[in-house]
Amino acid sequence: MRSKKNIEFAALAVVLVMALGAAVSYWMDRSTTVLVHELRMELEQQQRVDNILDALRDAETGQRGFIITGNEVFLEPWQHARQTLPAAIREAKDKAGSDVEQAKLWRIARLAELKLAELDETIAIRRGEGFAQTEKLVSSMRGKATMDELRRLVAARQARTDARRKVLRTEMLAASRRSFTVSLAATLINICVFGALLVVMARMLRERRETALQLEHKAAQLAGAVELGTRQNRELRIVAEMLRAVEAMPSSLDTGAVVARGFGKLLPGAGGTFFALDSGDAGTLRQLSRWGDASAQPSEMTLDDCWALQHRAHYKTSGCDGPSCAHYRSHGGDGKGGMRLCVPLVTHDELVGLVHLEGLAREADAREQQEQLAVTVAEQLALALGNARLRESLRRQSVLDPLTGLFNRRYFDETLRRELARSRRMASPLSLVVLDVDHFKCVNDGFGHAAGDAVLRAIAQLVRQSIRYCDVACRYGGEELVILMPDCAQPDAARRAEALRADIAGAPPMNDGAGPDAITASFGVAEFPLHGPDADSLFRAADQAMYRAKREGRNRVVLAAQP
Ligand SMILES: Nc1nc2c(ncn2[C@@H]2O[C@H](COP(=O)(O)OP(=O)(O)OP(=O)(O)O)[C@@H](O)[C@H]2O)c(=O)[nH]1
Repeated sequence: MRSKKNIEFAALAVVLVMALGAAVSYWMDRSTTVLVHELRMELEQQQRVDNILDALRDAETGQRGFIITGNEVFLEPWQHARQTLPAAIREAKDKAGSDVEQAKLWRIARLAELKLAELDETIAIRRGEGFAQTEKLVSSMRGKATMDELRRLVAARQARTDARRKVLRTEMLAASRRSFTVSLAATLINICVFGALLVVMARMLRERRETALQLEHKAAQLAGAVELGTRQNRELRIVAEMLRAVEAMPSSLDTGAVVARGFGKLLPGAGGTFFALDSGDAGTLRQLSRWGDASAQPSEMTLDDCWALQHRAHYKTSGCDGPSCAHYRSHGGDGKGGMRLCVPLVTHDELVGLVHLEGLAREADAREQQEQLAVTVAEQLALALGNARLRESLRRQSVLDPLTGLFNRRYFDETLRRELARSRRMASPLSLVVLDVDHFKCVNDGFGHAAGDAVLRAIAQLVRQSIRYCDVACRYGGEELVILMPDCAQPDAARRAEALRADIAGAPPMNDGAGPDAITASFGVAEFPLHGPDADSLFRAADQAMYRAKREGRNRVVLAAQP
């Protein structure tokens, strides 16, 4: 704003200086023109006077020639003078400027007229009276006196004119010098004002350039912020989706694909491997997924295989610069994948897994961003995995019997109803085996409750080993166990119950020998819908068969009777 005012002021100053310069030049030129005009007039007037004198001289010379010779030819200059002089004298009088000049010219004109009259007279006498009379008149010196006076006046006038010319020339020179000085001053002032104008304009341009640069910088910052915001929103969305999917998984061990997809989207150029802590073994991590161009990794690893797992802190290494973790080194990691990063998944001081990333950006800033993102996401993922594991644990606790690890009675009741409905729908058989440990009271009484518990755990282990994947074994209560066998008819169920009975009876002394030498169990087997159309009747049939086995001597398998 200030610069704009300065420019306007400078432009106004330039216009004023130029107008002033033009006015001064015009005035000086005008005064010089007047001087030149005056000089020219002076010279012309002098020329007129000289011409009058010359004409009179010529006429006088012709008169002398005529007087001496009497030849009329000599009178030609006189005749010419008679014709031209009156007009020339008139003109000279008319052109006289000042009163003094006019008076002097009047005097010259008068003398010229007197001289002309004297010439006329002498010529007339010569013609009429001859040479002698004329000589008398000439000898009177009247004509000479007039001519001398005339010459003196013309010479004086010439001297005045010369002096005046000198003065005029001096004035013209002074005017020319003044004009030059004024022009020079105007030019210098214009140069200064133009210079100032240029400085102001240059400053203004610089300010505008700086403002434009600042605006550009701000625009770039804004664009960067928008881009950052967009990227962070996208990352947040991906992370939120991944965490939601992890939480929706029935087991933390099913989260491999979800984590691979999430990290693949978050770090597009990087490959990776995801390990989760084995739910059964706190010292082992299982590989659940691999994505991108990740190198082969072991399917299982221990805490000793990874620096990050041992120290519960992320560990970064590149190419061959630092010592690689054993899980990478031992599985063909060749160091070509650029920067690698092991991020342990830790929540509430509990290790739940590990994310191993490879092929991170080579450029330091981009890699730093990737690393921060990976660590932040790993914290969230660890929390989600921890929650999933907690949920699994709670779910397990709610359906599992803590002593034997078999399902509890509540789970059995739910499963029996579900399996009955499925059998009905599929028209497939469903067998139920009820198992009761024989003389268990004697074990407790004889060896103590701890021994009794150990016997129950050992029998549960034998049950787990003997059943199929789809069978469900539960502790129904006390020393009574039940096994639900989908798609299994009574004869098959009886055969498998018999095999289990034999395994229990033939098992070595339980509780490390601090228990009974041998243990047996009685079994009852019933089949749906053969021995009962619903859960209660089916269970009752199998239970009654088991009691019959007890009554018939224990350590045996008894089939439910046909209703
Ligand atoms: N150690 C231990 N004992 C249990 C547990 N649950 C029930 N018992 C005991 O198991 C015994 C069951 O005894 P009974 O019902 O008389 O049957 P039994 O001695 O096995 O005799 P039969 O069934 O007729 O062969 C009781 O003494 C209960 O206290 C348990 O979780 N641990």
